[in-house]
Amino acid sequence: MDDQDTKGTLRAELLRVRRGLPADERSAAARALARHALELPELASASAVAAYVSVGAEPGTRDLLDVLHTRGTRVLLPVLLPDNDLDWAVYEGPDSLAPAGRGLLEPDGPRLGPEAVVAADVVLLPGLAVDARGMRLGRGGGSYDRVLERLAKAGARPALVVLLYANEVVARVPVEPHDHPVRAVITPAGVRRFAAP
Ligand SMILES: Nc1nc2c(c(=O)[nH]1)N(C=O)[C@@H](CNc1ccc(C(=O)N[C@@H](CCC(=O)O)C(=O)O)cc1)CN2
Ligand SMILES: Nc1ncnc2c1ncn2[C@@H]1O[C@H](COP(=O)(O)OP(=O)(O)OP(=O)(O)O)[C@@H](O)[C@H]1O
Repeated sequence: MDDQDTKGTLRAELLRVRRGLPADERSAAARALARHALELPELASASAVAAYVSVGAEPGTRDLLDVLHTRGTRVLLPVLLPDNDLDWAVYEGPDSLAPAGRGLLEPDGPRLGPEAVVAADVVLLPGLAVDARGMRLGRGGGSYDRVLERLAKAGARPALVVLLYANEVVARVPVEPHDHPVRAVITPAGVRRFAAP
């Protein structure tokens, strides 16, 4: 099997486990995740944070988005483009989210363009797993691979933080040349930092 096949198999298994999580465990996990995230010094000092709106069985980000927004942090949310690249718009609170394609919720404000993400001090990334080196397995659309490449090209070095369930921190994920490591993972069990690359 090549790395793309191995990634696919691992994604399917992790998504299956996520879907099996009962609603009460999901909401308890979201609260714990927000609590640990808010302990991160990088988030406390950030002026702008690129985040995303969790949907379905994803580790919940809604509590965290609302705390950041309420305390005046500029929160950027992704808008999925037809080619799977991401545009961005500012989070203006729960009433400013609208259902979009693929079960997503997206901000209804002005689109700032794909380059807007380079202004973020922290980028919170979705994913399905991260390994002991900080290598992340994403959904497979390559959206965040493009974001990370864009940040690197712009010379931007925001704190990259992935939000997961505790079982999704694994020994090794398959890696391809375009993959970039993250600085930390937050799970309901706490924060784990990785060595700088
Ligand atoms: N909450 C959230 N927002 C995000 C992402 C994400 O992973 N999570 N993305 C990360 O890149 C981007 C959107 N990329 C996506 C790529 C694939 C699918 C997807 O496969 N959706 C399923 C249906 C949803 C489900 O039930 O899981 C599908 O279309 O079959 C969704 C979003 C930007 N916004
Ligand atoms: N910079 C890029 N520009 C365009 N496509 C890219 C880029 N980087 C990776 N891709 C493509 O995106 C696809 C998905 O890559 P991969 O399986 O690594 O996704 P992922 O990192 O798990 O998902 P995501 O980035 O959406 O979180 C691959 O076909 C890959 O070739």
